[in-house]
Amino acid sequence: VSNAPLITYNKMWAEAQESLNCLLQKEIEEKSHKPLKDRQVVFQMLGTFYVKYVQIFRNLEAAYDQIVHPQKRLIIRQMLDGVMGRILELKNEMVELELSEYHYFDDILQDLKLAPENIEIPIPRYFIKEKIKVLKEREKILAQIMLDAGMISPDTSYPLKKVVKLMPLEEAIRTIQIAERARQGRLRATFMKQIYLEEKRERLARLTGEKALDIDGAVLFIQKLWRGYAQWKKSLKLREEEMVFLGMIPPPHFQKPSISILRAQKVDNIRCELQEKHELDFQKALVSIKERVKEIEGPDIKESLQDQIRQWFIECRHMTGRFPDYPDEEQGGSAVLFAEKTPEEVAAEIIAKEEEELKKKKKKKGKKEKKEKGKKKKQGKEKKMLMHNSFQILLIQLMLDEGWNFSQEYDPELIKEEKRKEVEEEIRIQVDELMRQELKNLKLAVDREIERKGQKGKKGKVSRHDLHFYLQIWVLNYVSLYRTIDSLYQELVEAQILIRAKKVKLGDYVGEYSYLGSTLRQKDIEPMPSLTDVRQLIALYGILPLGSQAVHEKAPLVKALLLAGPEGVGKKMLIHALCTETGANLFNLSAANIAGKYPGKAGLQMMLHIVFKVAKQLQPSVIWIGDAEKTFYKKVPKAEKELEPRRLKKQLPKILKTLKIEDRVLIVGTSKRPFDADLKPFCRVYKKIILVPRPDYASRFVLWKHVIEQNGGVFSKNLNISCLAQVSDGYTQGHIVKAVQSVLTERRLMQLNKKPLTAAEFLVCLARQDPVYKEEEETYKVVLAWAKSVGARKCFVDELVIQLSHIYKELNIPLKMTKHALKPAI
Ligand SMILES: Nc1ncnc2c1ncn2[C@@H]1O[C@H](COP(=O)(O)OP(=O)(O)OP(=O)(O)O)[C@@H](O)[C@H]1O
Repeated sequence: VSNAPLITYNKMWAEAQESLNCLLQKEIEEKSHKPLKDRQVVFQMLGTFYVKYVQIFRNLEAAYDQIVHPQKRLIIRQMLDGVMGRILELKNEMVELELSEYHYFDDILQDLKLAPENIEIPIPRYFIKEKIKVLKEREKILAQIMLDAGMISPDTSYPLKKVVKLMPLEEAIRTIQIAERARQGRLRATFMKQIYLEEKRERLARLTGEKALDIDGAVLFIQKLWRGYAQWKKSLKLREEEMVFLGMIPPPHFQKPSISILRAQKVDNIRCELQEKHELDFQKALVSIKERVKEIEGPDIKESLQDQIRQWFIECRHMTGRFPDYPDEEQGGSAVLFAEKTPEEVAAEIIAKEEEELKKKKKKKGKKEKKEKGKKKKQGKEKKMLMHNSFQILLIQLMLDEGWNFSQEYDPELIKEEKRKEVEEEIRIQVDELMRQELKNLKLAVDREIERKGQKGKKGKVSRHDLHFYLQIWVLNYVSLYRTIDSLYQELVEAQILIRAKKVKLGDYVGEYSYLGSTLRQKDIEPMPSLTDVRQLIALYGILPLGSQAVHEKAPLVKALLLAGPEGVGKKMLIHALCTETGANLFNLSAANIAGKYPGKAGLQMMLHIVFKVAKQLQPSVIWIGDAEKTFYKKVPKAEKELEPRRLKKQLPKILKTLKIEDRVLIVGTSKRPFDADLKPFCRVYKKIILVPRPDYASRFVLWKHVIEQNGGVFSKNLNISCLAQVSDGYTQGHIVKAVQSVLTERRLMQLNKKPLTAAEFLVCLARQDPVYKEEEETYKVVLAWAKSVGARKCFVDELVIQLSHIYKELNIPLKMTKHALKPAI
């Protein structure tokens, strides 16, 4: 078990490291060339980098999950976070270039000889694995609170469905009587039918004068029947064997889980345990080795530091005639004196100084310079995501070379190296205290200098507006100061604002890849995104930043997402998957859910304060706003006035401002009718719009299979999935799920052996539901255009107005959409 990761996963890691180095080199080279002007070429370049980074990401993720050496894991983790960040940065660049959230790499995949699965974004398993205990504990608390509040039943821990209504005794007796009489009636009918058939046969025999069968004839008859049956069985078997031989159907052993897979799973589990054990040992060693270093090397370090600082006092007095001022704590104490700077840092300092001087001279040219600096900063940031220092690279080489460490435990020498620095730092702080006093005494004794305290930095002016804002925050903090997070958590669960996320993985959102994307785009046709594309965007914008603090802090920040699409395409499912994959808390701030709760303006503010306080402290968290368009209604329909759907309208932008880069909180809106919203404020809050389309043929094909299997159905040649997929064009996943569930009842499942499923059965239920009509789908194309323009912050007003007016005219929706009204939205 321990040898396998040493060889396989070390190799995987080494390969990933090598590809990463090559890729970084290439990126740097590309950037040093002349800027490319052809958009297509730039996209190809970015796309290729993206695909390659995803490959590396997949390898690193597998290595990180399986390697048991704790220090190696630390390094791989850094690389993993860096690669994730770089992927997000590249995606962002592509979005800005193509003015679209969706990108199609089919041609690149073809060039690189890769399959679509190879660019599926993996979800790092450490997101959940590393905090499984906390999550389980939280789940238990949540279940207990829900149980105490009577929201779930004690035996199943599932939500209580409808309250069971007591039936009066008479009615119950009547129901039983009806059922029993019906049963007796059915029995009697069968009996009567048998008598009738018997009589009929006798009557016919009498009429035709049928003779009694002779024995030979009877034997022959039975033989004929039996031989026919036996041959039919044989032919069936032969036919199946032939189909297996031709590769048309999988051989029977394919249905069972393979022994190798089972063994691999077992090894995986053992490795997980080993990982935990090594990690524990490593953590213990971190403490014990530090103590030992402190004990053994501490006095020496202290003495040498003191000597060095004294030396500095004396040298300064020699040179300037007076003792120096001791660097204060904020500057870093005596560490400033001994800081070793790399040539880059020195160069950066010089550049910074020069820039400062330049700035003073040319204050007028402010605007242009700011832009460029922004770009430089951005580039700097990009590189930061992946930069390793030389120490790290050395470590990587050391670890990859090692063959002696069979059990893959921690390396004490590396820990010592690290801890020595920490101990030095701690001792330096103590020494600083001592030396500061010593310097003071020296000055008093020698220079008789009087220390003056300097005034610290100017205080900025606080406007009335800010004052009001801070006062509000203070009041709210004051109120919630007396409440623990646990009690706030309980309050939110009881108010049904904090809800339990369903256990669905992102992989359960089945869908196929679209193989024609880039071909269509080259012909200037905007393809409808496929379900795989949606899955990828959810992973990139939601799961990766929510799962990893480092990625959230460094990659382009997304605070709010909008999932827009027709009814039943899986918007809610994606939100639950987001929570399951990252272990996030789920808050439901949909208009219908918060109606009547925490009434009034103050109540609303209090609710939001509590929600975001809990969300931030127990991060990661997802804030779900269902029917998001309702918050931004231009005019609230009469029927919905009581729900106060616009309650959050003013608060949302303010909340977004308070979300800091370190808060792993994501606001996700879902909307069936995004076009009902007032565009301007709507797009300002939801800067990322993901269109969730209805499934195409390929996706419907896998979906039917998946849903039938999930509901206990069995496939046979009578069930033509291809036909089902073809006929269900226009229907969404929700429709398909409903149709399957209504057919596969308990009773029908019991009959499966005798009566195999047929496609026609599902069609009856499907036909009773309304599909997504073409006109409705067209409106979602407008949403794609919004997503484009919002994403790129560019003006497409004319194009948008034409499309909108055209569609609204067709749908006969009386909406006034003037150019003037649209302009500020984009
Ligand atoms: N890609 C998919 N794979 C498997 N099941 C899916 C998929 N998409 C949706 N479903 C299933 O379809 C059903 C409807 O999905 P869901 O309720 O999430 O849709 P929705 O878009 O939120 O609907 P609405 O707009 O009505 O709120 C759910 O049972 C969900 O599990």
